[in-house]
Amino acid sequence: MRVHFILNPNAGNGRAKKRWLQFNQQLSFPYELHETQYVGHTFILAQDIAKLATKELPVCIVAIGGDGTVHEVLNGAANVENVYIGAIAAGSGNDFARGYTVFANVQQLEQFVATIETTVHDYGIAQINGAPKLFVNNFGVGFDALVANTANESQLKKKLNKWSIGKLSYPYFVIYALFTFKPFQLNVKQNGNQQQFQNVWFATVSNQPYFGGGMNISPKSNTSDGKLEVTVVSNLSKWKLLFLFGSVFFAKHTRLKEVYQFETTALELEFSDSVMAHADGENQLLLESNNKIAITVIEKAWQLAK
Ligand SMILES: Nc1ncnc2c1ncn2[C@@H]1O[C@H](COP(=O)(O)OP(=O)(O)OP(=O)(O)O)[C@@H](O)[C@H]1O
Repeated sequence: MRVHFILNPNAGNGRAKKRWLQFNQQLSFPYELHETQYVGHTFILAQDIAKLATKELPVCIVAIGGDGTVHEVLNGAANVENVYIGAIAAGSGNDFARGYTVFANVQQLEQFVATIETTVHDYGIAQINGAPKLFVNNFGVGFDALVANTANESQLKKKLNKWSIGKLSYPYFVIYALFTFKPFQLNVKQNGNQQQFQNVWFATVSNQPYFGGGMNISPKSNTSDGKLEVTVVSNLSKWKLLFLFGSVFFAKHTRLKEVYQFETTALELEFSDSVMAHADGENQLLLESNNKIAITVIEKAWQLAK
């Protein structure tokens, strides 16, 4: 097996590079290091590395970064045989590390190289404007995508990031979105049934429990059960939404009548208005009104190096 590390030096406000320096001083096996240069580079690197994998010489790609880095590695390499994917968590949110096993230290990595023990997991695919987007954590539309998008594009967050306190700007973006976001109408089709939701704040399709940097939005999600769990939050006031964001860290939001959850293997989402969407907290994009998104789960489709 060949081990390839993909390091996103930007992840975690530079934390990824520091973590890599701690790891690489102690590694005893041969490896290749690829450092990303720009947004989307991880995807291209992962695609190219995966092409090297053969039955005789499998490839392990270890993402060093946050959820965005893992998301790009998965999109580039998850479908390829003889590829194992692992991660060293070094982002700012790190939800992947909450839902999956990641390498916490050099010893765990050395042990994996010696034993090549893997576990198999599902991923979801969202067909967006005809293009497939894989997600390992979750796919979401609405309020949370708008907050993430506003934060990512903000100069304030970039300035605060220089002192590693970019996260402190989030309450500001949440309050801003609270007063600018317009709840929308959502149609959900699954198993031949159609349900209509009015005044939707957000809808999340989860493969694992956590989103938004540690919020336990979908406690029943399991990455190897061949199912996706859907959470629709609708018909609640701005203040109750804030309360929900407080309670979701402790998974108490599931008791609220405004939170509707179900599990499925495939579904279609249709919106009355244009909405922001994200996959694993990345690729924030504006979906036009009446856009339909088909989402399916692909069961036990990729191997996690652990
Ligand atoms: N060299 C680079 N320069 C700028 N951006 C990069 C570079 N390499 C990767 N990126 C982008 O950085 C973004 C953020 O990466 P990532 O999500 O891993 O870190 P994070 O945002 O700190 O962590 P988290 O998502 O867990 O909060 C990704 O969208 C990725 O495409």
